[in-house]
Amino acid sequence: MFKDKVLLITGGTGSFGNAVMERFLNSDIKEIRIFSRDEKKQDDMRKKYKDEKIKFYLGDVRDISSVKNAMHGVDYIFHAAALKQVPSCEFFPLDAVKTNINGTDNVLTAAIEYGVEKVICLSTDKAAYPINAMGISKAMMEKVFVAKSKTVSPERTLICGTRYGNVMASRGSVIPLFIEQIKNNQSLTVTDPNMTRFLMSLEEAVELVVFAFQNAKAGDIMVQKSPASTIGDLAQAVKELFDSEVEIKVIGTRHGEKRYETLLTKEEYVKAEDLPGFYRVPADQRDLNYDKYFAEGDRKLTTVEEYNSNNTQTLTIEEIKEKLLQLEFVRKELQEWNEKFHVTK
Ligand SMILES: O=c1ccn([C@@H]2O[C@H](COP(=O)(O)OP(=O)(O)O[C@H]3O[C@H](CO)[C@@H](O)[C@H](O)[C@H]3O)[C@@H](O)[C@H]2O)c(=O)[nH]1
Repeated sequence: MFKDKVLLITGGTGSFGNAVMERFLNSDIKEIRIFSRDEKKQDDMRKKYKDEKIKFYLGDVRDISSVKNAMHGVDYIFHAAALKQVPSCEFFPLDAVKTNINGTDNVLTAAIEYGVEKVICLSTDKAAYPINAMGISKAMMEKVFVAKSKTVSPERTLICGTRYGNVMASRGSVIPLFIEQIKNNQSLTVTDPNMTRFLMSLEEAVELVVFAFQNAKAGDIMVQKSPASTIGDLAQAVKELFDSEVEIKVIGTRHGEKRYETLLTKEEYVKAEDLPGFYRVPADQRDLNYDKYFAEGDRKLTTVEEYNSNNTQTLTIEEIKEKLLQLEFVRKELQEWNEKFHVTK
């Protein structure tokens, strides 16, 4: 699929970029080009992989000349560069505009100019019915790439996107926090036990981007069907895995948070194509024949409100534990925990 091709990953030093490395580095891909702002992270990555196939480009998506500098000879782009912290975007919304919206436009403008074949833009569930600055900027990013996809022939540059939910155990997220709290014998701080979140692994996020790469048409947003859990059950599952007696303390929701996340709005759900494991949200094309979605599509689609973390498959505590154990991070932490503190077990 990527034989002799050059893949550019913007924001490539993040967890997504690293997961793409694991997946493609040993394939017949010609080059993986990492574009990012942080020279330290690039250096860490250079040392970690020590691979001639990886090339590093310093730059910022806000600065189109730096983007163009990395664009020569590129066949495909995974556009992952973003400001994604909800609180920081809340305090600096214009920075979210500059990176997430204008930055995306810069990447797409350069991609079109350089004749890049495909660009996949990564979005988040927080962009559906957004309430915080991060989600709002990502929703605008989606509008930008959908509109931009119509300005160029898909035979020249095909632009599409993906939307996915919380990445389990990503840096600064709740799973590593709960584990840290258990290690320090502190109570698990649960905001609202009934709050729900989709649970996706990083590998699944990469899988979704690859699926979009293979199947998306211009302007499509691809969504992966994912299970969800309540935060109360998630905390309980982590507790049970680590065989811990710490208390669960309810602390109340944080600034800018939703009780559940939406992967498909009601309006998108009605027109989405239901594929095995995925949904395809087609761009709003005036000449699109919507009839077929109503006549041949699943009737349920028209009755369901939206696709969100409250009405998707809810995992039981046992199922959450199974999913947690699939994560290398959790397995490592658990092993260390058992070795250090539970030697007798
Ligand atoms: O001490 C805590 C912290 C969080 N939560 C809850 O755990 C869930 C997940 O929280 P977290 O892991 O922080 O994820 P989100 O707030 O949903 O969003 C995170 O995940 C997004 C997508 O990966 C990133 O874009 C955001 O920056 C990042 O905050 C939420 O329901 C929180 O209310 C708790 O119960 N206790």
